[in-house]
Formats: sequence, structure tokens, C-alpha cells
Amino acid sequence: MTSPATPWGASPPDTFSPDPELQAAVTELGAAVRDLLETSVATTVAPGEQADVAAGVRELTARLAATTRDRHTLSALDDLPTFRRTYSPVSGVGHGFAPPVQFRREGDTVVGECTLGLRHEGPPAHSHGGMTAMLMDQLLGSTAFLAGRWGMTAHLGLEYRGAVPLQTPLVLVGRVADVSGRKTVVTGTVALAAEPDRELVRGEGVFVSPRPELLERYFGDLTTADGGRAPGHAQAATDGSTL
Ligand SMILES: CCCCCCCC/C=C\CCCCCCCC(=O)SCCNC(=O)CCNC(=O)[C@H](O)C(C)(C)COP(=O)(O)OP(=O)(O)OC[C@H]1O[C@@H](n2cnc3c(N)ncnc32)[C@H](O)[C@@H]1OP(=O)(O)O
Repeated sequence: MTSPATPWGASPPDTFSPDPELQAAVTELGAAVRDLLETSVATTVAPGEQADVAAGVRELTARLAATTRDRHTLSALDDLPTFRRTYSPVSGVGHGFAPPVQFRREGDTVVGECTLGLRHEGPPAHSHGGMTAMLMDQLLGSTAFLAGRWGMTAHLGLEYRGAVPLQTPLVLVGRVADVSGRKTVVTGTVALAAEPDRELVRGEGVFVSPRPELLERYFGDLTTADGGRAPGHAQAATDGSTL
């Protein structure tokens, strides 16, 4: 049996067209929450003012909680075959914690740019090492994906060679190093956009496309926002239609 590049085949057609009004609203809410998060860890206003704001934020949260999705339901803006993940904590425009990073193919590499904020702080004025690892995981996973090789992280190794400053444009570069069966090995770097050749962080990841039993266990309950079966569902793997 040949191994699948992704659960839905190597080159899925891009026929996904999300509701533009929803896309705009989610992007705007994500940006507003991002500003709120960033400002909430930077503010020095008086305690009474912070308490007032907290009460207001709780009221707004209650409005959003009026209807929600559960963890087995994709957002109406998400499409797995074309890699649209609106609420990724790294690349999601709808996620307030995300920088967010957008990745693109450039020759045989995948490149992303972002600027981290105080909400990503570890050592004062610098990125938390776990935040950098998250950037690296997403960079390497996206690099595999954009090469038609989806997989879950089986191994992630990092060398922290220089501290990553906050509020400073960064450039991320990934490239596929090796491919065999269900396994893809990817390497990547994080550097200052102003000094792209001086690596601050170097990473290597092994991404493995899970065997059908694992796909079923992890994602068997996954549905699209309108209740349909999510593309790439493990069941599809056994009927020969996509793998
Ligand atoms: C309906 C479909 C839904 C899909 C939707 C997703 C779309 C999203 C789109 C895009 C995302 C990309 C961006 C995201 C980036 C972030 C990614 C993450 O954060 S992933 C979360 C963290 N990772 C885990 O939770 C994995 C936990 N581990 C496992 O579940 C298993 O260990 C798994 C799936 C990784 C492998 O299990 P096995 O049973 O399928 O694989 P075996 O048969 O053991 O190995 C296959 C080959 O891989 C090698 N391998 C396995 N683990 C290895 C390791 N740690 N190091 C090196 N090689 C390893 C083996 O040696 C073998 O190689 P040989 O064929 O013999 O050459």
C-alpha cells in the first residue's frame, strides 16, 4: 500500500469559499481581542479601572458564549485540505494570542514573518522559550503541509542560540529535509528580519501522518460546521476514495 501524503490526497482542489461577512467579523474580533490581551499585560492603569474593565470584558464574553462549538466541530471558516485554520494559536487570525504568522511557499522553502508581543514574554523583553517552540512547531508542520506532506509532530528539537526579542520583526524559514513513507523531516530557523542570516533558534521536527486507526481515534468524531463529515475523515481512508 502506498502511503498517503495527507488524509485527503496530495493536491486537494481549493473549492472552499467561506462567508465573507463571517470571515471579516472573526478577523476583526481576533484583532480586537489581540489588542485587549496585549494591552492587558502592559497596562499600568489604577486597580479600580482594571476591575471595571474586567467586569465589562465578562459581559462581552457572556454575549459570545450565547452559542459556541465543541472541540469536535470545525469552525465554519476552517478547511483542512486547504489548511485554513482560523483559530490556530500561532497562525489564526481569529485567535488573540496568535501573532498571527502567515506562511507562504518561497522556492523550496516556507517563509513566515511575525512580531511577538508582551503576551509572549518569557525572560523580560524576550520571547518565552515555549512560545518560540510553538512558532517552530507550526513553521515545520506548515512546511511539511505546504509540500503536500501532512503529519503530526512526532519529534521536535530546538537549539536556542540567541534570545528572541519582543516587538521586533522576525523571519521564519522552514525546509523539508527528508521524506520516507509516512514520515517527513523538516528543519527551520527563526531570525531577526533585519539580520536573517544570524539564526536565533534552529529546529528540527519529525512529522508523521498517523496510521488509519490513530486517525480514527483522534479525528473520527470531527464534523464540519454544518454537521457534515470532515474531509480526510479516517473512514474515507478505508473506502479508497481519498487515499
Ligand atoms: C481527519 C483528518 C484530520 C486532520 C486534521 C489536521 C489538519 C491540520 C493541518 C495542519 C497542521 C499542521 C501544522 C500544525 C503544527 C502543529 C502540529 C501538532 O502540534 S500535532 C500535535 C502534537 N503531536 C501529537 O500529538 C502526536 C502524538 N503522537 C502520535 O500520535 C503518534 O506517535 C504518531 C501519529 C506521531 C505516529 O504514530 P503511528 O503509529 O502512526 O506511526 P508509527 O507507525 O509508529 O511510525 C511511522 C514512522 O514514523 C517514525 N516515527 C514515529 N515516531 C517517531 C519519532 N518520535 N521520531 C522519529 N521517527 C518517528 C517511525 O519510526 C516510522 O518510521 P519508518 O516507517 O519505520 O521509517
